[in-house]
Amino acid sequence: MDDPSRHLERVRRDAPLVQYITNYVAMNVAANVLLAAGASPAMVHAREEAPGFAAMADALAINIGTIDGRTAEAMPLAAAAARAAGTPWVFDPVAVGATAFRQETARGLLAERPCVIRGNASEIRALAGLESQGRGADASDAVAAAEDAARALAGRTGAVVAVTGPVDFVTDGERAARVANGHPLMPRVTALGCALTGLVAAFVAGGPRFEATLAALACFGVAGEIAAEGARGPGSLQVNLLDALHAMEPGTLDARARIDPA
Ligand SMILES: Nc1ncnc2c1ncn2[C@@H]1O[C@H](COP(=O)(O)OP(=O)(O)O)[C@@H](O)[C@H]1O
Ligand SMILES: Cc1ncsc1CCOP(=O)(O)O
Ligand SMILES: [Mg+2]
Repeated sequence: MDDPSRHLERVRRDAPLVQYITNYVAMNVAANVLLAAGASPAMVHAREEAPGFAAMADALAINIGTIDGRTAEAMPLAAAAARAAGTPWVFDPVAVGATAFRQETARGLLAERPCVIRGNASEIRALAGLESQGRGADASDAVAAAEDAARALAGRTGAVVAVTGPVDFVTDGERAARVANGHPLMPRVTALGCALTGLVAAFVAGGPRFEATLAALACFGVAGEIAAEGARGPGSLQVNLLDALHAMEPGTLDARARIDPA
């Protein structure tokens, strides 16, 4: 694994344009996380323009957190346009196990070959067709219980699959690694997982997807740790996280990143 800072520095140098079709909860925090990391966010989701935008963006992320009839139509069109144009795209299957509508939408999106899938353990289990304890957007399964599902999903879809939680697990179907960064306050702030999905898109815009995904997870986790040092609770953690990402020194990231082969 190369140094994660190389990927962060590439994002800062290139300021990739990241189109993010995301949920209403995550729009603001995800855009701010992308800006703090040096990327350029664009929350463009209308059916009339999302596919055209995806063809010219540097990366696309799609998140089904608050899908409705219109966005469920726009998402596969944008994913197909990204695929045709060679724009890497990242999928966040929020609460995919909850309803048939989410499962059907996810099935259509997987057919458009995401380059990375990022979700929590319950979502990755559900997406792989396994029973999951998750009822909504939060995980109720352990990351370890989703590792086989992640490997199977990566093999079936060709995507890099990232399962996040206390220790993240990432696989491309052949290689696998764990990222042991982050802080227990992070899941107490809504939409940080969604924001991380956008960050993964920024990192894979110009880099090899397995390594870039690991670097994005480590960078976000280290920022979460630094943020927690001065936080009084979830509210100040969210504010501190943006500041920590913005101020992240390459040497600090490389020294604190805990990425190990699995
Ligand atoms: N208990 C935990 N300890 C440390 N980091 C965590 C913990 N739970 C989640 N994280 C981190 O929080 C971020 C969001 O992940 P997660 O909460 O799994 O996503 P989601 O919000 O989609 O469920 C990731 O960087 C992950 O590593
Ligand atoms: C609470 C909620 N409801 C629909 S989407 C959403 C946000 C989920 O964010 P995350 O997956 O990052 O916890
Ligand atoms: Mg999530």
